[in-house]
Amino acid sequence: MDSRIELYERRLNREAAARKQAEALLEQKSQELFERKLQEQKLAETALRESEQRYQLLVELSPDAILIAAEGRITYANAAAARLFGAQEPADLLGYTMLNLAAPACRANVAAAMLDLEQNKVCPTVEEQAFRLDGTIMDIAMTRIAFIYRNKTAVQIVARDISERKRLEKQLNHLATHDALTGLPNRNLLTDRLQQEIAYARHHNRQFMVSFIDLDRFKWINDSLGHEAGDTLLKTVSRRMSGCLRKEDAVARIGGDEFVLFLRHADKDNPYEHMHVVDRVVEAVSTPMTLNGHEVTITCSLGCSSYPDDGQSAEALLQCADAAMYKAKEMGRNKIRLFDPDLRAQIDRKVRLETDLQQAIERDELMLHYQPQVDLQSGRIVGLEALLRWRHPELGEIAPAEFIPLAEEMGLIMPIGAWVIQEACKQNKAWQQAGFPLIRVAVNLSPKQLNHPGLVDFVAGCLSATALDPACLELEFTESASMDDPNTIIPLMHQLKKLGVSLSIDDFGTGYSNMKYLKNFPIDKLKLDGSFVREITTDPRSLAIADAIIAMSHHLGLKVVAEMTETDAQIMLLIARACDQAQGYYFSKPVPAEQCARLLQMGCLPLPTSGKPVLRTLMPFTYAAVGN
Ligand SMILES: Nc1nc2c(ncn2[C@@H]2O[C@@H]3COP(=O)(O)O[C@H]4[C@@H](O)[C@H](n5cnc6c(=O)[nH]c(N)nc65)O[C@@H]4COP(=O)(O)O[C@H]3[C@H]2O)c(=O)[nH]1
Repeated sequence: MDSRIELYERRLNREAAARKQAEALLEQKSQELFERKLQEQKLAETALRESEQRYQLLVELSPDAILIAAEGRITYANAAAARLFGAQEPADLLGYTMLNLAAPACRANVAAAMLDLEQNKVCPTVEEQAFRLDGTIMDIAMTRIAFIYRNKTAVQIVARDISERKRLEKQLNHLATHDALTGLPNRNLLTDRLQQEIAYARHHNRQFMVSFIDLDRFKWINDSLGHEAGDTLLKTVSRRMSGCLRKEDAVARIGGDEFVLFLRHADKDNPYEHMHVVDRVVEAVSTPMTLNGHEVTITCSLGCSSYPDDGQSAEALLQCADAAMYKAKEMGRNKIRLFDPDLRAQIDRKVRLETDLQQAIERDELMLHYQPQVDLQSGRIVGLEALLRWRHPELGEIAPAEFIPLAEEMGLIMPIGAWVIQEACKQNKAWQQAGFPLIRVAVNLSPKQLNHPGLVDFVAGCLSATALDPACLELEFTESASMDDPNTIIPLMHQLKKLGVSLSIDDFGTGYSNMKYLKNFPIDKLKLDGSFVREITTDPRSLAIADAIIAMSHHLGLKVVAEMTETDAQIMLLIARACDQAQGYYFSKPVPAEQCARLLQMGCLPLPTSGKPVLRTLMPFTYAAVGN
């Protein structure tokens, strides 16, 4: 029994010892765990503190302004925010609302932006204007994010000064929309405004007028007084025009000497309201001004179109006003012309011709007519002028005076001009091969062709392809194109001359020739303009000019061809004044190649045989006649 008790006690003791041991172990383990947890917590706290310090430093040192607003008022601002708003220190900004700082024009936007916030979502950057504390305005870019701070919604704002970028943007925008010389709106801005105005006028059933203005003879003033004087003139004219406008009107410069007025119709009961403004502008422009010590008076030609009657788009209105302006010029400059239905028909025709001209060469619709040039001593045909014709399949024959300017505008004069040179060389060679004596065929060069770098090579190519003697080709330069840019034209003429071709100046007497250049042109002939020839027997002044041109040409060793001779009297007078050659309906109209061959077969055309030359006594004939 004792031994069983003993055994039991011993077992109890063993179990108690084991329990104690287990408890001690547990105690030790939980102590360790506790210490590890404590350690971890301390580490986490340190990490958090360090991270907060880092973020605080980042916020403090951020180059962007950072502000926190709670319940609408700024409760935190960093140093950059103080700099941005011109505060001494960040604390100076505390208590302001974002609306206090927003510029008046942006307040509504800023108010909306501060409401339109979603928790923890960064809102897209907006660009607004804000006040600095000194009251000046700046442009800022601003990003916002809403978050909960002490159980309330707060907004964090990051802002940056973008005033310089905005200034540059404005400057670039101004450059893109304004003319650098006069500061007036340019064509881009004008088109924009016209489009806006059309939308407004359509909606409110209003009218307005567009006036296209071109300064008369600006080019001549620019060339003779110099470009600086030309610039001063343009600036003066721009100022004067602007000064005549009402606040609802505008003026734009859309080209060298081209301006457009945009005139609102403010008074519905007064249909002539615009015209008073237009009259004021015309009068202001033509007030004399002093340029380089010279008193200069410039006039202008105006064409006007009205919305909605003449056009419903900016382009159509400008086109109509432009067409009316051209008519005003034709009427003799310094005139105002309103657009009318006749002009509409002309515009429609122009658009049609522009479209069809593109295919005229391919469709073989172009052809050359030839007009003889006759020696006034012998009556012999000494040359031919090739004149372009366009046989339109539906509209019939179109005059070169109508389609050549179109070809120039559209950049088609190069292929067309090339075709003319090629065709004239081919035809001339064909006549020679058919047994006709050598003859020179003259071809007109458009001013645009003269600027093309490939012209000399092209002419050389045509001569060699057709094996035509270069002496049988003459190239006619217009007087104005030759005088426009003599420094380019003189070397070009020399290059062409080197090929062996002959050169002449067309329409001489109309293009304000500068004698200094004329003597340096390596030319062979001057063509006396038809406007003098037409009046040579009736107007002593035209005869005086013709006499002077003939005399000067002979002194320079040049031949003179009188253009557009139509009557016996003209021919006789020209013979008496020692003019070398004549061309005109008197001898023959320009005719197709087959008909021209019959003239060439004749060799000579009859000269007048009787009657005294009129006006012979007005200016004694002094120069000996020269051969052809
Ligand atoms: N009233 C009257 N007119 C006469 C008389 N004799 C000739 N004419 C016309 O006067 C113009 C003379 O040509 P232009 O001065 O070179 O003036 C030409 C020239 O500047 C241009 N042109 C013609 N063909 C060409 C060409 O192939 N290329 C270029 N670039 N221009 C050309 O077109 C202008 C007009 O040519 P066209 O209509 O053929 O008109 C021609 C001719 O038909 C006359 O006695 N009385």
